[in-house]
Amino acid sequence: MITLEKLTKVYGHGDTAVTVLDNLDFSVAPGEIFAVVGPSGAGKSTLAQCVNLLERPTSGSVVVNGENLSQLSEAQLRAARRRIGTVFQSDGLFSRRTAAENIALPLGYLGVTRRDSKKRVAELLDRVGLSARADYFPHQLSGGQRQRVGIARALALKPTVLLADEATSGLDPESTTSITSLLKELRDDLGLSILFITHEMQTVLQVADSVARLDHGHIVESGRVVDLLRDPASDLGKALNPAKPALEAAVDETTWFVSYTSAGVPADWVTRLSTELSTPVSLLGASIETINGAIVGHASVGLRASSQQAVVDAARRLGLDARLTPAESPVSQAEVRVETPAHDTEVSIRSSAASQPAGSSSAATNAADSEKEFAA
Ligand SMILES: Nc1ncnc2c1ncn2[C@@H]1O[C@H](COP(=O)(O)OP(=O)(O)OP(=O)(O)O)[C@@H](O)[C@H]1O
Repeated sequence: MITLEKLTKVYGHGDTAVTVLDNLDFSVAPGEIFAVVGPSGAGKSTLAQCVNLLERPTSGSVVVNGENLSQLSEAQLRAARRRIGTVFQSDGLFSRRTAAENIALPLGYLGVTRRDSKKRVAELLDRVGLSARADYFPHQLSGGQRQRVGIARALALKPTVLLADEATSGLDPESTTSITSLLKELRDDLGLSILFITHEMQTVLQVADSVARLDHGHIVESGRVVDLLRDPASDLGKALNPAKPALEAAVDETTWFVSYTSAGVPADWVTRLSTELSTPVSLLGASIETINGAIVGHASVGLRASSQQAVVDAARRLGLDARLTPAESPVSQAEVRVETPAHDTEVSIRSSAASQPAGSSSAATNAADSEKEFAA
């Protein structure tokens, strides 16, 4: 469990003082992946440095399993740092050491016997699926494999908290998925609290249970990913799963934006809405996905007639939020008309935008020097 309590970081003094983190409060529970997203300059790196204790907070606390790390002496800090595993953007591996030797490093610093170290390294290599690559040097491994070695090394001292600082940035989508899958396995198997700092929204969607958006040092929005995706008023929800372009409604139709707000939305909600309102419903675009085992989605539909309140009420009864939207630009004029089997009401489907699997963008920046980390 990791808890940040009113964490504040100010650089400089007096007139030149800059508050980079301002009273951050959040917790990452055991078995939870908590993402912090934010644009460049939001304070993500500073947050990571305060959490892994490379920077002292100006005020507030970082509490790991009930221990307030912000109040420790330098010597105690060095020991406490080992209780937080850290994975950086760059794998930070030593090029002249094999995968196994890189993983063994933190054990060596702690004076673990050669025999115990060998056993633990073998376990860790197995854990990250790289037993067959134990003797490979970093340049003989793919980017995703190198990052796996970095994760194994971060786990060497059996931390309960893992800090992943831009751990998938710069990786291709396939490697990103392999790393996010591994992190989810570690969350589930070891009950780790994982703080996942990133600027990649798609990766948050892949990996996180909860997310907070950091902007200018403030947390401007946070919550469970599923709840945010189901909240049509959530900016973070919209940023995580932006609406796909939809078709234009017919001239006599009004375009409505419909969001799933509950897990109980019936699969045939378009037909049901049409029946309830006694009017055809045109499906103009839709994105329905399973995220962390929960169904979330939104759609654009075209409707004729009916009072606005009647549409809102009928949608709500189906577990949906319906609100009027500005017209979307037309994508295609192709139109397929289908008869709904259960009802006489006709449903016109002009388009159904397929949901996209979560992918990844990439960006590269330099990461911290891990030798400095372990040697500290
Ligand atoms: N040592 C420092 N002294 C003064 N200001 C600093 C220092 N380190 C960072 N800052 C400032 O703090 C703000 C946040 O920087 P930080 O690197 O934490 O942002 P970030 O979200 O990680 O950005 P990026 O995604 O571009 O790496 C920036 O305005 C930066 O100029």
